[in-house]
Amino acid sequence: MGSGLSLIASVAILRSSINDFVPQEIRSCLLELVSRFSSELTMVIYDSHEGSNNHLFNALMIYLGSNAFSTASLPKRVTVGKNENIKALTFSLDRNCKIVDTFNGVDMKWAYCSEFNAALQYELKWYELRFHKRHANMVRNKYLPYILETAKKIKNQNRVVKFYTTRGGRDGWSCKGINLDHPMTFDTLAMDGNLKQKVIEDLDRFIKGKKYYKKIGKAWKRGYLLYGPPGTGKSSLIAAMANHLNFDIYSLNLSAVSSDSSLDFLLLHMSNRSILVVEDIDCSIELQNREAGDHPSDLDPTPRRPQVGVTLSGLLNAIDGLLSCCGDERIIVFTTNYKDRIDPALLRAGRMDMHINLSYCTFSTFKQLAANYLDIWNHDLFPRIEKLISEVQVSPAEVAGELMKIRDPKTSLESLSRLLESKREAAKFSAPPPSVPEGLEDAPGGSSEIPYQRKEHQVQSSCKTNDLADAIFSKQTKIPSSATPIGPASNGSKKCKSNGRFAFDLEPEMLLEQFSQGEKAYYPVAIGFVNMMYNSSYIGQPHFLYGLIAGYARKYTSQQHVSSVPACHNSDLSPDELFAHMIPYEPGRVSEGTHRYPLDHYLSIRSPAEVAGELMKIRDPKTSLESLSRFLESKREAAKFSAPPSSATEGLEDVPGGSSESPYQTNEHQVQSSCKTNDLADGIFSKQTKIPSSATAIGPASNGIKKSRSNGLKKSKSNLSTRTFCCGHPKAKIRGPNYKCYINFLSD
Ligand SMILES: Nc1ncnc2c1ncn2[C@@H]1O[C@H](COP(=O)(O)OP(=O)(O)OP(=O)(O)O)[C@@H](O)[C@H]1O
Repeated sequence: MGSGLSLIASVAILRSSINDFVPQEIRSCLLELVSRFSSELTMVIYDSHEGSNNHLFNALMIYLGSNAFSTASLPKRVTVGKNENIKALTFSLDRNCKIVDTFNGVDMKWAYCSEFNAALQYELKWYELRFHKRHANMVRNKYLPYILETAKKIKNQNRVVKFYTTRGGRDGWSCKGINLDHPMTFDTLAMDGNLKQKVIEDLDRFIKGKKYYKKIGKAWKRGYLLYGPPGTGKSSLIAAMANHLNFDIYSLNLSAVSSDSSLDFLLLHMSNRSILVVEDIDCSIELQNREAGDHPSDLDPTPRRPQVGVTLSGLLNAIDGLLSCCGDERIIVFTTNYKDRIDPALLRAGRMDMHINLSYCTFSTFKQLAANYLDIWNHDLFPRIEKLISEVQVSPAEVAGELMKIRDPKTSLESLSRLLESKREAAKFSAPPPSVPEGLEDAPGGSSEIPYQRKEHQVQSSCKTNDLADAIFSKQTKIPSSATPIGPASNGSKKCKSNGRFAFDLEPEMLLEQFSQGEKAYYPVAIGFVNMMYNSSYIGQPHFLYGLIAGYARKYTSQQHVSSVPACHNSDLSPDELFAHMIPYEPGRVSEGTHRYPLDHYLSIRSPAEVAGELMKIRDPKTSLESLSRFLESKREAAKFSAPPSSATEGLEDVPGGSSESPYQTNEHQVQSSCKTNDLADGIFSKQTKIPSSATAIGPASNGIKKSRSNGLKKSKSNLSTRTFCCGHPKAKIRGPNYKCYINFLSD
């Protein structure tokens, strides 16, 4: 023992003497000489590389530290610690310690070294790896990438999830973020059926998708829309997602963001591996229509509010524009209680890739909550609760609230039964609409996004609605077999002439088909719906019905480039009168009204984003292509009735004479670009029973185009027995007092 110690001591002294007395150059030569005859290769990984932090060095600290106790040869010394951003204790090799890691059956000999450089006053640190030369390629191509990958995983598993909010009154995130200690996980989250599993699989696929996203040239991000009534677990699902992925949460209050550029700034300053959450997107901000908001009319007497805060186009660009590529592994979550209030442009694949409907409690959800809260999986009271739950709408939050009150299962379940019974009694008078089952949808390009529930909500929430529903149904010569009275209005408002509510259980496409079969019987229904929604400004965007009407109008009038945005407070227009006011339509360019949303959603056959969305759903080429075919077929069917404008071939054009620069010039350009525009203008004016005396030609198009039958833009100033028309570019529109029917002449 004594001789052993003295041997070590002698070696140490010899080594330090060599270091002291043999110059560095000679030491290097000696080492090189030795290595020439050695079969081993040594790799050195310094803490910095080419002037910046060496990621491989940092990864080694994590990787070798985590392996410290699992290798056959335990290192002599390890350092251990924990800081506030890490969940568990972390270990790393101490200086001059060695460890052997076996990879693919090959021994990798590691040593951690350090040396204090007195001149630089800096401690140089490095890892040395020795292995047989014949494994050089394997080390380079497999082992080192494996270390990077594994270290990243370990780091991500250990990091504490942070929660950031926008700083009150200032643009920027709360500097430090607070630790998110939300206990909700996918184990404790009650969700129906296999929905939970699907969400988890989708998240896991996303996390593993780095190469895939790179290959397809898409930013590595994914959008989820969580929608459903209050208390159904939207926020809980976000917490479960964050805990599952170990992603930070950035909670964005859009109304606190002063401008689009501030929004850009915020997104640029988010970390990777994070979830951007915009809760209650429908009510957090009034996102202006891209077109309507951008082109205020000179002639429009209505004062416009100055544009403050974030615009819709600003938000669209931020989440799906070039900026969205500045960061990896980003998830964007919007939540809403009313999906129909969100502009369809925000919902399309590429922005919100998955739409997750969280709905009222089912028996299955209840059982998960009972297991969580009361540790019971069965009970005599379960059959009674199952029956009651199937009859009433109760949110998981309400059930959870009951189950938390008393820990004794029997008393707790009895209390819950009483709550459900009282709900059932109340429902007898209010007859709430049936709930939509929970589910997950890929964001399609089509109308299947529009939930049935939405129509019911619309009808339910307005008293005017019911008046109109009555009016509509009484006017009809033939009531569609699919129109169903679904009970009295829950608000029991006295103002309603009828307390009956109506909903169509037809899918929008079917409804469109009915309209387009020329069944005028359906026409008042359609108009009525438009009116309903127009009158009930708070209800939501009637974009899809405008789409339907436009589709029908196209069919009816054989106009390929027609779109209608009629909104008539008096629904006594005949179809002919109405269709006389149909307008040529440029997708995405709807210019007037509170609820004008781009109709391109309905009009385009297939955008690259839609096709990409379909192809991304399933990675198996056959299944994916089949899914795309079905999607395109459904679009083709829909297009038969809506006759979307043929898409222009992709190409490159010179900017014509600067005309696109100013809005007025744009208008001329539009007139120039379509002969139909002027023909139609003529047509509409000639069809009018009475031409407004004050209808003024405001001058020929400056380009003097010959092809058009008329080359003038016309506008009407007077109201025509309470009607007003507006024509031309949004800059040339006039509004009348009682009657709102806008005609726009835009290019096709
Ligand atoms: N699916 C669920 N599983 C477990 N607990 C739930 C679930 N849904 C709701 N809860 C309970 O109800 C509380 C409120 O739910 P949560 O805030 O997630 O609902 P929400 O849908 O986001 O509501 P809101 O639309 O009002 O914001 C949660 O803290 C949780 O305790």
